[in-house]
Amino acid sequence: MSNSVGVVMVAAGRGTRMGTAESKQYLLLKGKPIIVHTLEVFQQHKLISEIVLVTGDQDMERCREWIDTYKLDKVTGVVCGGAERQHSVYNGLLQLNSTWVMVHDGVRPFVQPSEIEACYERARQVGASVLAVPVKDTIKQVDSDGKVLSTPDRRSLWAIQTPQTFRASELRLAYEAAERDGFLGTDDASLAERAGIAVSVVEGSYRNIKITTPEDLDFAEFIQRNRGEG
Ligand SMILES: Nc1ccn([C@@H]2O[C@H](COP(=O)(O)OP(=O)(O)OP(=O)(O)O)[C@@H](O)[C@H]2O)c(=O)n1
Ligand SMILES: C[C@](O)(CO)[C@H](O)COP(=O)(O)O
Repeated sequence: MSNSVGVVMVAAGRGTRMGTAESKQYLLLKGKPIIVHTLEVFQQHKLISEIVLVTGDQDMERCREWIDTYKLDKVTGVVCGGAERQHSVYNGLLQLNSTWVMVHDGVRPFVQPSEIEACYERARQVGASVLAVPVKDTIKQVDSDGKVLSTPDRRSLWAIQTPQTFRASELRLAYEAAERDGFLGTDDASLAERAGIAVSVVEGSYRNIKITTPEDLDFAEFIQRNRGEG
């Protein structure tokens, strides 16, 4: 059985928390759109044979131009996203031909090649994996009036990142079950978990940020400057 690895890269969000006129995935970092930085990490990785990029209807044209300009020849398809991240991932999954899929946020440009490899190796061993970091703060569960309900033991809490790696056929079924049941999750693993797929975390880095709010852009510029690439 082939062990080809493909990527569904989702970049069809509106970036409302960023609050910029331009969607955050197209803002420039060192003169290049953030989405291009993220695509390049996977383009250059020897494990990856295929990338499906999911983007907004109105952004497909410029994405195709960047794919040409930056010679991102592992991108085999550019497809239109949906209203929620979950819908965008599913549209990408339908276009993917690989045995394994890594779902990755287009706004996480700082994932390291070694993390991609570790995530894949763990998925091969246990069935599915997600990159994650232990939470650094104390987390409290709070009700809608601000009253603290509980303080879960931090040792069992992880902040979940991407990539998230699965057998593509299994993830497709998990997505279809979620759609049937009206379940909307904030990551791919939550859909896999409810379908009975065992998922393990792989410890990643606090630098693999999801560029979400304006202060993340400052940190992104800092990380970029300090990577030895100028
Ligand atoms: N309908 C959606 C929503 C999100 N995403 C993508 O999923 C990733 C993670 O989403 P998030 O950072 O939450 O992005 P946005 O939805 O754009 O942000 P916001 O919630 O602030 O609007 C991003 O690469 C985003 O483009 C997507 O492809 N389709
Ligand atoms: C999968 C994910 O990166 C988990 O952190 C996800 O994209 C989260 O998106 P959210 O909109 O911040 O929940």
